Amino acid sequence: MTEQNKARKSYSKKPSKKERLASDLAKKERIESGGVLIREDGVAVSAVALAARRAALEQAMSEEQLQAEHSDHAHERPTRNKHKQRAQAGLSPVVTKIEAPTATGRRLAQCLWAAQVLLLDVLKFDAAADKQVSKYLREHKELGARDRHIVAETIYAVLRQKRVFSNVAQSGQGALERRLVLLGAKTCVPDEQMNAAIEPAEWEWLQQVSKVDTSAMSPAVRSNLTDEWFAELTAAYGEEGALQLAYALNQTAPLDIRVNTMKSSREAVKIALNHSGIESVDCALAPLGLRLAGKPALQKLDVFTTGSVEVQDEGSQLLTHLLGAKRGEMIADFCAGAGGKTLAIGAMMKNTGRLYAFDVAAHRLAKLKPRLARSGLSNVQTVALDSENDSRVKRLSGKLDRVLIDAPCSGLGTLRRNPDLKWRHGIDSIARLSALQASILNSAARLVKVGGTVVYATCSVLPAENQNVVDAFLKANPNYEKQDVRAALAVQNIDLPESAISDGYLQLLPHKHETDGFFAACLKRVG
Ligand SMILES: C[S@@+](CC[C@H](N)C(=O)[O-])C[C@H]1O[C@@H](n2cnc3c(N)ncnc32)[C@H](O)[C@@H]1O
Repeated sequence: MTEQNKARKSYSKKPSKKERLASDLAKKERIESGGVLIREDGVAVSAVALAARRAALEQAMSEEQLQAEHSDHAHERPTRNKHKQRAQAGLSPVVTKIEAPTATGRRLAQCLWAAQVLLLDVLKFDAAADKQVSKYLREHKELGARDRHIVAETIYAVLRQKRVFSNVAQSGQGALERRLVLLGAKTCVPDEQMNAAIEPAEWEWLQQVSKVDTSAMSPAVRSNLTDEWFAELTAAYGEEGALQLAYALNQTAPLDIRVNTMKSSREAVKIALNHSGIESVDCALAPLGLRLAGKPALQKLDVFTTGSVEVQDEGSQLLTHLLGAKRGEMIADFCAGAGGKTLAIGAMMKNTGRLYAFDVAAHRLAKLKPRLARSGLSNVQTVALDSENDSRVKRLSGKLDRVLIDAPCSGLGTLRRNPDLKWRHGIDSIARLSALQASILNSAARLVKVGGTVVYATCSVLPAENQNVVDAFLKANPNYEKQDVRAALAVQNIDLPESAISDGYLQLLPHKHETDGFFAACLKRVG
């Protein structure tokens, strides 16, 4: 092995136990000093906000408990202390089982109970909800496929609509979490099945609250966001725009895939999917995208195992087209994470040239490895950076043709997939994130040669993480010029609607474009 190859290998190796401990310690110190925690999936969460949210939740729960203890039905509730004791011991909370009144309802009653146990853990907001749901379902093999779907959908429905649900759930009796679960389950379980699985009084309550006129609630409550997030969206989009955006962000996301042109074509994949009983339609804007009907499991299909497709939201696919990668170029995907966009860029380069996948998280880059193996790409070099100012970045200064910066951000544009984010972060994280984003943009932009292209992107819908960061960069760096994203995409025969362009920047929004919320700026180095 050459020296160069040895060095390359060590950049991308899995972190040792010692490295992981050191990184955990650094993270802890960063959190304790009020910093931003970058979550497992790349989304940044403020530790301060997390602590505040947990305190607010505990207060809300204890107020609820107090109310219940003073009500006539106090004896029906499990005590808060019991929850606390079990939580301290690392055990799942005790939740009273409510038996189904009919034999047919027994199975669903079990699911509702499971959802209530899980919800109590999820609402602590000390871990990502998707991870908690997966862990719970992994540990409860007794739940069948449909049961798992109901449990997961119920939890997600509560996370999406928690504010309206909590408002509605002020009436009724018993544990608040049980009422939240009933409201969540009602969104994914047919009425007659619900009726068979819950107590008559609960059914009656559900019927009553279904008639509650939510339009009488304040816009912030209807948005199902915290007051501070709703105010932030209102400042950017106006109250009506913020409500429409929030409403769309509170829906479930469709399942999009990108066809890997190294292995197949969109038509061939469509036919193969059809043979497996999966319907798909072409994505409206992304030329290699297919939108699937429902949420079929893909992992075992040939098109997936052979690397012909990757799961990728249509908006995310458009960001990689914006970069306009070509054969033989030198390109960096600066915040590559698990490589969703790296794979798309590598295929656009037809597996030629050199594509650097940079990230500060070695464990995320490690997840790119099996995806690379499936994709058939061999032009990608993963590099785990110490920071955006790593000397290995500096050494490549002025040498690259293009750089994509998929910056760490609040992730507000992905609430359809990660609804817990809106409760887990607070507005205080934004100032720290903007500073990090500016620092990454400054460092990464230096990589391109004169005439080279930089695409700065986020999955945030907030100007503070988007146009404000880029505008400030352009002001301080007159040797970079903004390129209109419409022109950049038109070169690839992608005709963006007017609504997706704001001051030359790309702004994808779920209520307008049926994608996750994404922002992107295309910059050219001119001097
Ligand atoms: C939005 S995620 C990237 C998602 C990825 N591009 C994809 O398509 O799957 C942001 C990434 O930025 C990384 N990151 C955070 N701080 C960074 C820094 N200072 N330099 C480089 N990467 C950083 C995070 O580890 C995270 O993987």
